Amino acid sequence: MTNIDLQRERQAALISSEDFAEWWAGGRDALQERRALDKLFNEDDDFTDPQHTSLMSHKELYEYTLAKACKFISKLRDWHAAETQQSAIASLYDFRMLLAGQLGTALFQQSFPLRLHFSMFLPTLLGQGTEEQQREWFERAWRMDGIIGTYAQTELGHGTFLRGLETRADYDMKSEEFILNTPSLSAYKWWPGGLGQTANVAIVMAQLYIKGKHYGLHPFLVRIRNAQTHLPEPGVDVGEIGPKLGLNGVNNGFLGLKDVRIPRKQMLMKNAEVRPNGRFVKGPEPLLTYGTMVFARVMIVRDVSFGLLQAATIATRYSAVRRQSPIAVDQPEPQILDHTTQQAKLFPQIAKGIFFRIAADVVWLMYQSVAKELGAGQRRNLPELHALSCCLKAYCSAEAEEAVEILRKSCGGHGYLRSSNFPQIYGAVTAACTYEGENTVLLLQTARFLVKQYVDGLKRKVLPSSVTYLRNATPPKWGKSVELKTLVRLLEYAATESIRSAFEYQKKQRKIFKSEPMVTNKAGIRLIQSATLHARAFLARNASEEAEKLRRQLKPALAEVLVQLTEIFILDLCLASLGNILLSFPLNSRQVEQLKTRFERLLEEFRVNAVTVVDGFDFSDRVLGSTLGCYDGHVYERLLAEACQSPLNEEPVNQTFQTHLKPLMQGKL
Ligand SMILES: CCCCCCCCCCCCCCCCCC(=O)SCCNC(=O)CCNC(=O)[C@H](O)C(C)(C)COP(=O)(O)OP(=O)(O)OC[C@H]1O[C@@H](n2cnc3c(N)ncnc32)[C@H](O)[C@@H]1OP(=O)(O)O
Ligand SMILES: Cc1cc2nc3c(=O)[nH]c(=O)nc-3n(C[C@H](O)[C@H](O)[C@H](O)COP(=O)(O)OP(=O)(O)OC[C@H]3O[C@@H](n4cnc5c(N)ncnc54)[C@H](O)[C@@H]3O)c2cc1C
Repeated sequence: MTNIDLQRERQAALISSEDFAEWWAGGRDALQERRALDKLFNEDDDFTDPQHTSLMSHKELYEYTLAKACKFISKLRDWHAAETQQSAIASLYDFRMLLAGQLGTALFQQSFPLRLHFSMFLPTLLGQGTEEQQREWFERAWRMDGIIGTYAQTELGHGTFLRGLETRADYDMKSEEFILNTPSLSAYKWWPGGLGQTANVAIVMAQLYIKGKHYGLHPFLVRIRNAQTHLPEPGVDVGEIGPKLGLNGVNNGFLGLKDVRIPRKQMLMKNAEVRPNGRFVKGPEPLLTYGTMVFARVMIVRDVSFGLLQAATIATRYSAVRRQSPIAVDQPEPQILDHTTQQAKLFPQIAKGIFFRIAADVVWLMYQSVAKELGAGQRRNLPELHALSCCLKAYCSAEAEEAVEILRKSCGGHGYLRSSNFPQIYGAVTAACTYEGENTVLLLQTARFLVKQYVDGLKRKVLPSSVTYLRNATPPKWGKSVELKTLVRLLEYAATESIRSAFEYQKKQRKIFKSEPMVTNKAGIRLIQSATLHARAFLARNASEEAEKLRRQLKPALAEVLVQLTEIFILDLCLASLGNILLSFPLNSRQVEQLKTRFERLLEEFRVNAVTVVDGFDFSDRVLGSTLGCYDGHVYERLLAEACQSPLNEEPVNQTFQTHLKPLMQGKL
């Protein structure tokens, strides 16, 4: 039987979790499809971990995860074949792949080594390979027919500064081959997922040289392990980099190359070509070499919202089950969910998870549209996509990381146990702050775009839609009640002012420093603040536009709850940006008080639906993988059962009693 407090929460709610789930999944059909897929795996014992993965050694974890991943891919393949007759290429961008990716994230608490094959290797083949190369490699790679791939870009010495990468590919005209080398220790590839023991082909990003002349960074397909024996190929030094803070199911690896020869046609040549005679032909858009990173950044926004909502579900259910510390002296101990401060910890995180995912959907559509335009030779919208994907990846991953920590701490001591699953979720989410572009560095990329747009705005040029606000920046009008559109304008105005001030500061610095990079370095702190505010303004506008649609489309009770969440989300953004808002707009203390009171009232109003909303995210118990967050709320029973599984509890007296404790107590040590 379900815990009585959770039962009461579900009965008291003003909306149905099923309605919420349907909206969240994108409609009844999508929900059913997702549930059918979940069921396929949830009812298969092959996917039940025999023990908590944190109890396995590093080697055991890899071997166990790989075995499970192979079963996962094989089963997924059967399901996919039954669902669709699409070509492999169409399948990669199909929504079913998103579902499958999400399921993969959920089923493997520490991720899995084949993930890079799908998330980076295949997209790079598509984005960087010619049609002929795609024919030769993509279909086979999709089926994993002799090919398990990874994406090897980062080196020991360089990850961010791509122009500084040292791995080189020298073209040998006589044999029509490239010769790949990592000429120093710092040139060793370091970090690629699955590189350690799993992948047998790597897309290696290397500096191209023809007759000693440098032609920039390009992708090369390098076989690193023999397809039959899996032994490293001659000249290849490959291994795993060791245990990490999280994601230990992925054997991130190192790679050294010594005179490794590959045929000319294994340079991916969609965006630049080397002819047999050594002639280098530049593609129309050299920046497309960085295209896989744009794709991956867009996907990360979705990934981190998933982790954040898992954590929010665990913490909210636990807060309904856990009772502690009377609020009124003559009353029994309340559910901790009734403490106002607990609500302030939980509800903004639920709202963030929702609106990050909704923003991810918007950039995903934008990505698809820009990809189509690029195919037709138009690059007009690429800078906007690059800027938006950079700041959203950076902002959402950083916020999600902080949110998971807040949620963990909101569960007190029990949140610190691995069986709560918070440590694994945190390990995965915090990694996203670093991989695919370190967050600060990405915010600087966005800021560079924003300053340019600000200058274009001054010249009355038409600006891309995500930055139109820079051109018409006027202070918002403050009404009697706090309206969403006023709050959005407040954030946009603060972002504009921050960009203006960074621009002015850069102008001053130009009088002192001659080089532009020096100027950027000096203005760095201001620039990343501007990009952060832009991310907040974008997210707020996007959320408020969504709220407008929801009012029209959904049942009134559900729409009302979602509008409450929108307000919580945007007010939280405003309160987090208060310092910057006050620099741009003279809010008085009464107005600030208005914001705070509204925020507190919304937390109170949302309280009754909190459990139902997290139920509506529709995570199965297996996906949550948490003693604290199960649907039935039997927290204490699960905590004890999990503790009993600890190997230390296998015998009543541990042998160290005889060998160490006893001698110590007897003074014989
Ligand atoms: C349970 C919860 C779950 C949660 C989630 C967890 C899920 C499980 C996860 C497990 C799987 C893990 C998968 C991980 C995969 C990670 C893979 C990697 O990290 S792979 C490694 C990833 N590594 C990185 O990401 C490295 C980061 N570094 C970089 O990207 C670049 O080097 C740079 C951008 C920083 C600078 O580059 P530089 O060459 O110095 O360029 P300049 O600055 O001089 O700008 C020149 C012009 O170029 C423009 N532009 C630039 N980029 C792009 C672009 N992409 N496009 C278009 N344009 C671009 C720029 O705007 C400028 O334009 P303009 O103003 O002149 O008009
Ligand atoms: C879990 C995980 C998985 C990964 N998977 C892969 C993979 O599959 N393939 C792959 O190729 N790589 C992978 N990576 C590597 C990852 O992409 C890099 O670690 C990342 O791009 C950051 O680069 P870096 O490590 O060189 O950091 P650094 O650039 O050395 O960052 C260190 C500090 O320097 C600062 N800094 C650096 N440059 C600047 C600048 N221009 N301005 C201001 N500050 C700066 C940063 O902000 C940061 O504070 C992975 C990393 C992790 C953690």
